[in-house]
Amino acid sequence: MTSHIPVITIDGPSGSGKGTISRLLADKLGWHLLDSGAIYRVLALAAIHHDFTPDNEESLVALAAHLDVKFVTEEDNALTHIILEGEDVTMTIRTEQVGNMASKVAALPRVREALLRRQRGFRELPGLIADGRDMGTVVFKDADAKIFLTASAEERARRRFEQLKGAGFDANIEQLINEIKERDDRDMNRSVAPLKPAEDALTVDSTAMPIAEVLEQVMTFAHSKLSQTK
Ligand SMILES: Nc1ncnc2c1ncn2[C@@H]1O[C@H](COP(=O)(O)OP(=O)(O)O)[C@@H](O)[C@H]1O
Ligand SMILES: Nc1ccn([C@H]2C[C@H](O)[C@@H](COP(=O)(O)OP(=O)(O)O)O2)c(=O)n1
Repeated sequence: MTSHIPVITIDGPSGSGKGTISRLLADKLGWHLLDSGAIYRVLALAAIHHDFTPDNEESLVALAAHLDVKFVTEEDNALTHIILEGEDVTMTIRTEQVGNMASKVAALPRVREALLRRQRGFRELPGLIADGRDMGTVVFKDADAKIFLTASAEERARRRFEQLKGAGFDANIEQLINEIKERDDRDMNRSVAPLKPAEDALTVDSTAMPIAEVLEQVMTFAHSKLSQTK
């Protein structure tokens, strides 16, 4: 008999708090974590290194299928290093340039298809927290609990601004608002796996909600869902 491997999905637009809540939840439950956006970002960075544009679909599909990426978590769980072809790209993939390219390559259906199995491979006991855009709608359609996090574009740009400054990157708030809206538009309107809440997702708007409260709501919902599937 194979045992059920539980999954909680956290989807939503850029800056809605998915990464933060996913990490806190994974720590609390002692579960694995999939940052699916990091895979799209690594692919985007590799594409930039190879001078591929989003029009080079064939090359991007081949790159996605053979992407040499490893996630290496430090012993104290403090940080997961992302290694592309032996190089530590943990910080390099976090720029808005890479995020925007990630959103463009992610709109290609065959690229998404090529990354499906790799993402599903993260589902291991005791459970998985999956962070992304289509975790609850496509990749883990059978997830035990699905969350959709959102917040206003202005608040999400403000958060990204603080985050980028804190990491030592240059940032401009007006430009960030425009980029966030452009990325939302592309992610929500693509033909395959568009960003949208799953029918059975709990939507949490965190525009004026502290992280602790978002976590509390998400935990309460997840616990009630998990107790139903036991
Ligand atoms: N509810 C919240 N209130 C205020 N700041 C938040 C909230 N949730 C997340 N943040 C902050 O916003 C930034 C972006 O959050 P992150 O989890 O990286 O978003 P995402 O993964 O959805 O892009 C981080 O600096 C994080 O600390
Ligand atoms: N499951 C996913 C995850 C990310 N993507 C694409 C679309 C996003 O704009 C980019 C970058 O995702 P990422 O989650 O790292 O971005 P943010 O941290 O939310 O700004 O990748 C996707 O299409 N599907």
